[in-house]
Amino acid sequence: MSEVSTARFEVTVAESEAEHAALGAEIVARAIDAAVRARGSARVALSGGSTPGPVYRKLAQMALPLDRIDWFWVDERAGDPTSPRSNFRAARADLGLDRADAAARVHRMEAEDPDLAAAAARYEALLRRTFGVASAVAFDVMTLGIGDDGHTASLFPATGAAAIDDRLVAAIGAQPAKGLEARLTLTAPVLCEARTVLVLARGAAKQRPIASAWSEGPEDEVPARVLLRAQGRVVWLVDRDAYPTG
Ligand SMILES: O=C(O)[C@H](O)[C@@H](O)[C@H](O)[C@H](O)COP(=O)(O)O
Repeated sequence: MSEVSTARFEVTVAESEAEHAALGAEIVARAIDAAVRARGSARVALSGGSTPGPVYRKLAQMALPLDRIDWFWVDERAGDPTSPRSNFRAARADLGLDRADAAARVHRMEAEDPDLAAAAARYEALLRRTFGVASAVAFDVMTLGIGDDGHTASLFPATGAAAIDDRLVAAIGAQPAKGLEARLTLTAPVLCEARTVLVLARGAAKQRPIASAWSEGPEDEVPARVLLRAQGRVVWLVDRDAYPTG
């Protein structure tokens, strides 16, 4: 493992998938522990996709204070929570939160609602109730990924989604040309408010989008650039193949 830091984010390079999972789980667990010590509880926002799975499965093996953690989702694909495409289903299983004995407080996005805007509004209301109406919605730790097209969460390029700043949760229309179903997503203000953001990426296909995300430019072109203005700690946990060498 090797690490570099810039003024705005840290980069940790894992040498293997196992090390990537272990380091990712360690960062999340430490953020949870710090939150529980400081505020008595931890609020975690989870991304979907394929990369976080090993990190979540590693976390499931750790002694977490489950009765002090509220689990939320960064985004969700439109459809039933039992669908194989569901971020809720995947993360809940990988984290072992579906076990009856897991005193888990999970708060899924209701993306099965045909009225996604209404579902977005309900999730936003839940966030405001949880964090307090007058307070910022500052997750203690948030996992994100980055798409080959530079999206993060469900803020996709050339959709204007990265610029949404009047809501905490947005409904994103389907993009049939990209084979993307409609989605619910936290918006950039929430991503940028988190105390710790852990961006998980592995594989050579991520090199170019990561290099773009680390450079100034239009956020609508590379929505992961919103993290350049994040308020909290941002850690990019990548493997050697994903690390931009150019
Ligand atoms: O719902 C989703 O798919 C995720 O929230 C999405 O933003 C993901 O993080 C990226 O697409 C990267 O996905 P991979 O980890 O599979 O590369």
